Amino acid sequence: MIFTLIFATIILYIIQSYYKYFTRVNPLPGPIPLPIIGNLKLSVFRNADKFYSELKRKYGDICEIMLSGRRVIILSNPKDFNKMFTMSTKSPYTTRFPMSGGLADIFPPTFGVSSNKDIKSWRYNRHLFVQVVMSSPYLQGVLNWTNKCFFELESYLNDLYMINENTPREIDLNKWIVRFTNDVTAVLTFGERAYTMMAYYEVLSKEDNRKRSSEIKLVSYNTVEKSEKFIESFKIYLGGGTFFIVVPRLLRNYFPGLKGKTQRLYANRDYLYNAFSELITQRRKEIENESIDETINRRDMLSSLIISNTERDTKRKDSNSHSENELHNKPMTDEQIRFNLIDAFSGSSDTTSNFISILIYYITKYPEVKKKIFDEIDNIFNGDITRPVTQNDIKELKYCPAVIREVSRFHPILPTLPRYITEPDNLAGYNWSAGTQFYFNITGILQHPSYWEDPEKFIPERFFDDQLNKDLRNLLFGFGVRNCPGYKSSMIELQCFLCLLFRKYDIELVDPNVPLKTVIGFLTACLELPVRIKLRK
Ligand code: HEM
Repeated sequence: MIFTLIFATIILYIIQSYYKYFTRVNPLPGPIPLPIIGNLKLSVFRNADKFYSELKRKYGDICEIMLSGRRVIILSNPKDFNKMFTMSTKSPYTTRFPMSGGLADIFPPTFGVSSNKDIKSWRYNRHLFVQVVMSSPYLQGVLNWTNKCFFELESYLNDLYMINENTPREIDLNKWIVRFTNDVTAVLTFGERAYTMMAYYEVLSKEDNRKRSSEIKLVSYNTVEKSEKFIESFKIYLGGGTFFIVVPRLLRNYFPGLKGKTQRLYANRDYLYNAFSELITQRRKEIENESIDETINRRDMLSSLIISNTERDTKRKDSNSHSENELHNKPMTDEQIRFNLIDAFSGSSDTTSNFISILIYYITKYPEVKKKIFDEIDNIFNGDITRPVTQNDIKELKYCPAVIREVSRFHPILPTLPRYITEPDNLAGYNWSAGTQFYFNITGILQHPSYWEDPEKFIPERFFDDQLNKDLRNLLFGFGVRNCPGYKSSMIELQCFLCLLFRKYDIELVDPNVPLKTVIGFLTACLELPVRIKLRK
């Protein structure tokens, strides 16, 4: 009886979905969705950039797919770009996702920055977030920690792979880069070190039965294990976001296997929230017990958010200003801080690590590009491979930032940018009701011949052109009011990393003819980066 009932419910669900599909307003071309999973299979098991380029090639500038029971309009025409990505908060395109259903349970829709759909609350959070990540102490912290963590990475690489030997060793550099960015991001966000590079070094040196070099100082096992557990839990939490978006509620809550995964994700979320609460409470106490001078030296995001808009905040505005700023003048609650920290860590760690791997892939794939990078860096450092990289060094770079921009054009880290309308609008010649979900296929712009000369060629110098549209120059970081607030700190980290790496090491791809292995998510994730690494002569 129960099986008949379940069977009948599924059949009814399928009939209702197809009825909705075939009677939809503004029907557009696109792959026919499968029952329950829609076009999930197509979009998840292919590489995102290829998937969206193929959609454009097959169905044109506007088409549709079905994800998690929700219709998604895919736009690839640069003509629609300006309307979607304005700097006005009054535009209907200021939200990314509806943030409803299971997704709202895992990423609350009115907290933090990136998933916040309440514009008033988003403005408050974004205002304080930007104030921190654009501040000089924070940006100096980015530089200091990129240097420090790189020197630590260097000691592991030298010890494990004996890079000073003549025969270069093959390594999967991606594994180290992921850990490097975890460690940098953790200390910048929480003001506490994570030791994921160290933990990995320990695993590899044990596997190798290697006697650890006496120069490498390890912290206690408990500290390393605690930080590993925290970062791992964070990754599971973020990975859960994609699961909650793409797997329909019916499957998530009732399908054997998926139901267990859903429950494990909730348990992990609760563990993580608890860890945050402890961290925030403890830091508040530390700050309360120190002098204002000591507080000023704190550069991390957690401390800065606790201090923002309190009497310890040296940038605090006059609280008598007009009503919009009254909200902006309020200190953050623990819960608000927690979601801003989640945004800072999730916004920085995976984007940066995947982008660095993609960047190294293209630099090493094109020897003439690598040679120009060597030349630019050698001109600045004059053979000094030990001193920390400074702000002045970064200001002198011209070719390195152009390479960063060209790689982001050539192999976008986010192939689509989602926007969701909260009020009816006319776009691409159709009237859309409130609640329509759009994905802007940015590969459509990045390879469009009316924007770029020879778009299929890798030419970093194209970014030397001062006349180039400002949006296109910063395309790595998205567009409009919801663009990336971390662009300045990321550009510092990326350029500093390039200097540190290429002033000292020469890197070659194990097989330059093998394409980079990546996988779809909302982000292009690099799976491995097999390289040979040796000291430069
Ligand atoms: C290479 C590194 C990075 C890349 C490629 C990157 C890229 C992006 C992109 C494409 C967006 C979406 C923009 C849009 O929808 O138009 C975004 C949003 C965001 N990023 Fe980044 N990002 C990076 C680093 C960072 C860092 C270091 C932080 C924080 C310190 C950060 C925090 C955020 C936040 C909070 C948002 C949401 C903004 C909002 O909704 O208002 N990102 N990022």
